[in-house]
Amino acid sequence: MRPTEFLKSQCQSNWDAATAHAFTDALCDGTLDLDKMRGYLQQDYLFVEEFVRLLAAAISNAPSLTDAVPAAQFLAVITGPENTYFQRSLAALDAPEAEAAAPQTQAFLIQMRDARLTGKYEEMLAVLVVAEWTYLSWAAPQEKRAAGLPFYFGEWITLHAGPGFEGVVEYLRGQLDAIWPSLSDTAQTAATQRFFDTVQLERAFFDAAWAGFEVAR
Ligand SMILES: Cc1ncc(CN)c(N)n1
Repeated sequence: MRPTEFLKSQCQSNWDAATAHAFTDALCDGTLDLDKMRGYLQQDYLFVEEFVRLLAAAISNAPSLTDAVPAAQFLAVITGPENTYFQRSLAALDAPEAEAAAPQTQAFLIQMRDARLTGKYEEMLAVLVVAEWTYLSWAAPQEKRAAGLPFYFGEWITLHAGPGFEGVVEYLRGQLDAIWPSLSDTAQTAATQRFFDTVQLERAFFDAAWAGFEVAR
């Protein structure tokens, strides 16, 4: 079994909770309360800033140019179409950017910053794999529904589905799978903990979004 598949299997209940969530079900149905979407977008846009730093750190720690290029191309998607998605969606929903991070956002920001500051490629990858693979898991089965939805719902699905995004997740998993056998026990334990904690953070973020983040006006 691939190391990333094994890691997922060891936190299956949190994984399932994060990837079959009432929040994303309602988003894909087009029935999600717009204030819940406003709060989610405001908090997730705060998430993106630290995510960009983490991905940039992974690029700089990749073992070769060949290993770095797919992440660099993904960074261009995050800072291009995904960034403008947030700006266009917040404008369409008449919501400003948030200034304050909710506790669940703050916990995620700390996780990403800590993984980056370890300087350990495997710990960065553990966070990145979870962040992108969980999103692929809920979005891919819903891809066909996106076209019939307002863009702020539909584009959030298509940004996380389709061959391009599947390739991103396969690449990130492949990077972690490839280095896993060469890691010391200590390094594997630390990366495993990052993986498990990040799944928990994804679940908590959707739980908070479903309960409703406070909306900045
Ligand atoms: C919290 C969170 N996790 C993951 C993703 C997917 N990029 C996201 N936008 N936000």
